[in-house]
Amino acid sequence: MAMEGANEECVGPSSEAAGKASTCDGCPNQKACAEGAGRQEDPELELIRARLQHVQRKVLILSGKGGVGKSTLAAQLAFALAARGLRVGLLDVDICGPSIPLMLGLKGQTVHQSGSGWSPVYVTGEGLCDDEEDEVELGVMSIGFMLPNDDDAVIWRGPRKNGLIKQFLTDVEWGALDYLIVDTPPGTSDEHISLVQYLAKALGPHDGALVVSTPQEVSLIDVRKELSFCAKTKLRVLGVVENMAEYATPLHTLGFRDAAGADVTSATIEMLRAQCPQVLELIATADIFPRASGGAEEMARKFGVPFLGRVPLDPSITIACEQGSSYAASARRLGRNNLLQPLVDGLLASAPKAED
Ligand SMILES: Nc1ncnc2c1ncn2[C@@H]1O[C@H](COP(=O)(O)OP(=O)(O)OP(=O)(O)O)[C@@H](O)[C@H]1O
Repeated sequence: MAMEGANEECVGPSSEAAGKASTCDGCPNQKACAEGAGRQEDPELELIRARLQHVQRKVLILSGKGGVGKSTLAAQLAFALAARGLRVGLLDVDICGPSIPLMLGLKGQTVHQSGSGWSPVYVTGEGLCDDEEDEVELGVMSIGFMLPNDDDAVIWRGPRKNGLIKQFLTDVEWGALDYLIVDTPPGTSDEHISLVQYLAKALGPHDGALVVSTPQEVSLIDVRKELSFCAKTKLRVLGVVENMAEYATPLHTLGFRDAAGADVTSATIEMLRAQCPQVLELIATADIFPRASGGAEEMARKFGVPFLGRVPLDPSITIACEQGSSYAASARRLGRNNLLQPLVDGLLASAPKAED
């Protein structure tokens, strides 16, 4: 119910978004609502705490900016952690743009409901674990599993989206997990405020946010806002990662054109193969996005939060995501350097298991 004298689209003083929603801007009651005056604790927060009590670590993947690789890193981190024999859950709360089912190779799967809640959809397959004999324990939940058609648009207003996010937290039967990775939509919207408030009682001291940026200023501007959001909502920042830090690919995979624009790829590759074959195996790199003002590392330093490292823009990561497969497993099979390893190591170090 709206407060007296409140703005027209008042979310109500008992709402989790009270005083913080965009519609609260300029309202005379904004301060009181933001401080929680008149708000009673949502009894479902206790339910969420109970549901997630056997989840050792909760990691929210955040970025103020869209398209910087949140879902990519969420998906590939989930694969990589599960490959180590850890029990992993991946929750996609990007209600309007759920890409996690595709990136996990689970497109077309549906969620099963039992008396005690929704069962996640599980990733299965051979060769996903570092120890080839083992099987991965990786459960996934996304609205994408509930849409009858992939092309259907979810055009929901905030309260309905918040309702589903809450239901994902109260109703999904994750069981005991080492890590729950939560992929979020871009920005610092009502959904983010709700998510953090719903998790308020469930977050432990090692839980928090992994904040993703690309190097250029247009991304850093929005990511600084995300870091301010974390500070305001008292969400611990586990670390910042700079994604698409540079373009990196073996030289032999590049295409070549002459000055007139004609494709001379095969002729160039043949010439190199004949004259200097080892050159073809070199990794060609390029700074596609200019690193403005020191990039994400400098931004992390200024905010006093850990910098977990850089992940290059690498076609093999894109391909793994398009195919719904594990990049780390394919790098291992091909004997290639795993470009995500520093990030995985940094995350494990920032959020050690309880008994460590
Ligand atoms: N390091 C990388 N190397 C290669 N491709 C990448 C990398 N990171 C992301 N991509 C590609 O960039 C595209 C956008 O990534 P992704 O969907 O993960 O971004 P997002 O931040 O989750 O987007 P949104 O904000 O829309 O949810 C995808 O096609 C993904 O495969």
